[in-house]
Amino acid sequence: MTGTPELYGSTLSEELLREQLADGEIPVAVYGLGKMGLPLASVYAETTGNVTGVDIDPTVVERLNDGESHVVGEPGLGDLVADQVERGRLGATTDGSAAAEDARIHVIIVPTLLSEDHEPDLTTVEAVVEDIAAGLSPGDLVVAESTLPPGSCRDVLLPHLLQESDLERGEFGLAFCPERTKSGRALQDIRGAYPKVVGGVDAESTRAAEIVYDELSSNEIHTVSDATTAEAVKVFEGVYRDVNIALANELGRLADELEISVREAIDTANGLSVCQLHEPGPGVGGHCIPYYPHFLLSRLEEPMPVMQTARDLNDRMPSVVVDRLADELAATGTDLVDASVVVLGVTYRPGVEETRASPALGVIDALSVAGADVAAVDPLVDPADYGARPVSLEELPDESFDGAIVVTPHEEFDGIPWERLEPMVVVDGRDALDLSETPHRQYTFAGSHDGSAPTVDARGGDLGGDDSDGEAASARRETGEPEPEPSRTDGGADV
Ligand SMILES: NC(=O)C1=CN([C@@H]2O[C@H](COP(=O)(O)OP(=O)(O)OC[C@H]3O[C@@H](n4cnc5c(N)ncnc54)[C@H](O)[C@@H]3O)[C@@H](O)[C@H]2O)C=CC1
Ligand SMILES: CC(=O)N[C@@H]1[C@@H](OP(=O)(O)OP(=O)(O)OC[C@H]2O[C@@H](n3ccc(=O)[nH]c3=O)[C@H](O)[C@@H]2O)O[C@H](C(=O)O)[C@@H](O)[C@@H]1O
Repeated sequence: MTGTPELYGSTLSEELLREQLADGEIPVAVYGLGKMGLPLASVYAETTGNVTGVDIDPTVVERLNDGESHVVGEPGLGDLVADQVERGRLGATTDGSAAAEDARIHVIIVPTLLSEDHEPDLTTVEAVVEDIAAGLSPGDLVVAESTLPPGSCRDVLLPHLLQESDLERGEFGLAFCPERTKSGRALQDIRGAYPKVVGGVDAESTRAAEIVYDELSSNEIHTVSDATTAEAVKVFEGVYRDVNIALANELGRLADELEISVREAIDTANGLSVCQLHEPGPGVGGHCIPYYPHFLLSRLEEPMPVMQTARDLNDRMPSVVVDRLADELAATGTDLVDASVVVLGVTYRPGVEETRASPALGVIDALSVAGADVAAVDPLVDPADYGARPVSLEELPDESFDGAIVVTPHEEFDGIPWERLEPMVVVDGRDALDLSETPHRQYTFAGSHDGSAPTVDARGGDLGGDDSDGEAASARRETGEPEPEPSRTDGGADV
C-alpha cells in the first residue's frame, strides 16, 4: 500500500524499520486462517498490532471478527485472538484483494494439496497470489509460509505476481519462510521454539523477511541462499522423517523373526552416538509427512527410489498390523473374516483432530476388505464418518470384541478398564498398553520399550482356542512362507 512505509528496498535504518513494524505502521495481511494461519495471524498481531486475516470461509472470518478462535486444541489461542481483536490489532475479511491493497506484508499460509495422482496442486496458493497481485505496491514484501515444492516461489509465485501486477522484478520482495509448527503447540512454535529459516528470491527479499521474523520470533533467524533452498529445507525435513520411519517400520517387522523387542534395540542404538532411528508404528499420517515426498517425487527427473520405497512401505503398514491381528486371532482359533474388531484411535495423532492420511483409515479399510466387523473409538472424531461402527469409551465394557488394534493412543484411552473387557486379542501398534495383568492376548508391533518381545500371552495363557494356527503363523513369518487367504490383506506383497 502506498502511503505506508515500505519494507522491501527501504533506505531507512533497520532500527527504524523495526520500530515501524512494532508500532503497526506497516500493515500485514495473512491469507488463510486455518489451523496454522490463525495462530500465525495472531502472533503477527501481537507483534505488529496491524493485521488483517483473509479467509474464503465467511464463518471463520465472522468468528474472528467476534473475537473467537475457530481452531481448537491450541493452548492460549482463544485468549490471544479475543485480546487482539478487542484491541483493534486483528481483524478479518473474505475480500483478499481489498486486504492486499491495504497491506505492506502479505503472508501466505493456505494449504498445498496433492491431486489424486500425487501431483502437487498449487491452485489455492495461486488463488491467493492473484489476490495479492491485485493490490501489490512497490516496496511490498510477500512471504510464503505454506510448504511448497522446491522451486515454487521462483518458478510459479514470482512469475504470477509479475504477470498479474503491473510491477517489475526488484520492485517488491518474495521470500519463503517455512512454518515449522506442531498442532497443539502452534503459538509457542511460532513465537520461537525453532530457528526460523528465511530465503528470498533476491538478497533484498531475504533482508526484509529477516527483519520481520526477527521481530516475530525469539529464536535465531537462519537465512539461506535463496527461496528454493528454504523450500527444500522444509521438504527435506519431512522426507527425512518419512524415510526414517519407514526404516524403523521395516526393522520393527523383524521382531518376530529375531524374537526380540526391536524398540529396545532402537532405543539402545539411539542412546549411543550416531543413530537417530524413529519409532515403528502402524503407519505415517497427517497432512504433512505423507505428502511432502510427493513434492519431490513427481516433479524432478532424477529417480528417487529410496523415497518412493519408504512412502510405499509406510502406506502398507496398516495392512501389516491387520495381518498381525489375523495371525494372532488364528492363534486363538478365530478367523479374521468372522471377527469383530475395534480400532482404537482414528485421528493420525493423539489429541489432534485431523484424519488426513491417518493409518487408522487404512486399518479400517483392510479389516473391512478382510470381512471383519469393524468398530472404532475416538474421542475427537466420529468413526461412522470413516466406515467403522462408532463405539464410545463408556460403551466398551458392554461390548464383546474378538480383537482390537491400537492405532492412535489418545490420552483418554488410559482409562479403559481392560480387566473388565471380554478377553480378546489386542494388537498394539504403538506400544501404548501393558495388558500383562489382564486376560487379553497382546501383540505389540516391534516389541515393547521395556524389552518384551511382541507377543505376550493372556494371563493364564488360554483364550479358549487352539494355538496351532498361531504357531503356524509365527512359523510362516519366520520362514517367509506366504500366508493363506483371506487373512493376508496387503496383497501378499513382501514390503
Ligand atoms: N497444520 C500443521 O501442523 C502445519 C501446516 N503447515 C503448512 O501450513 C499451511 C496451512 O495449513 P493449515 O493451517 O493446517 O491448513 P487448514 O486446512 O487448517 O486451513 C487452511 C485455511 O485456508 C483457507 N483458504 C483456502 N483457500 C483460501 C484462499 N484462496 N484465500 C484465503 N484463505 C483460503 C481455508 O478456508 C482454511 O481456513 C499448509 O501449507 C501446511 O503445509 C506447516 C507446518 C505445520
Ligand atoms: C518433527 C515434528 O514434530 N514435525 C512435525 C510434523 O508434524 P506431524 O504432525 O506430521 O507429526 P509427526 O510427529 O511427524 O507424525 C507424522 C506421522 O508419523 C508417525 N510417526 C511419527 C514419528 C515416529 O517416530 N514414528 C511414527 O510412526 C505419527 O504417528 C504420525 O502418524 O510435520 C510438520 C510439517 O512438516 O508441517 C512439522 O511442522 C512438525 O514440526
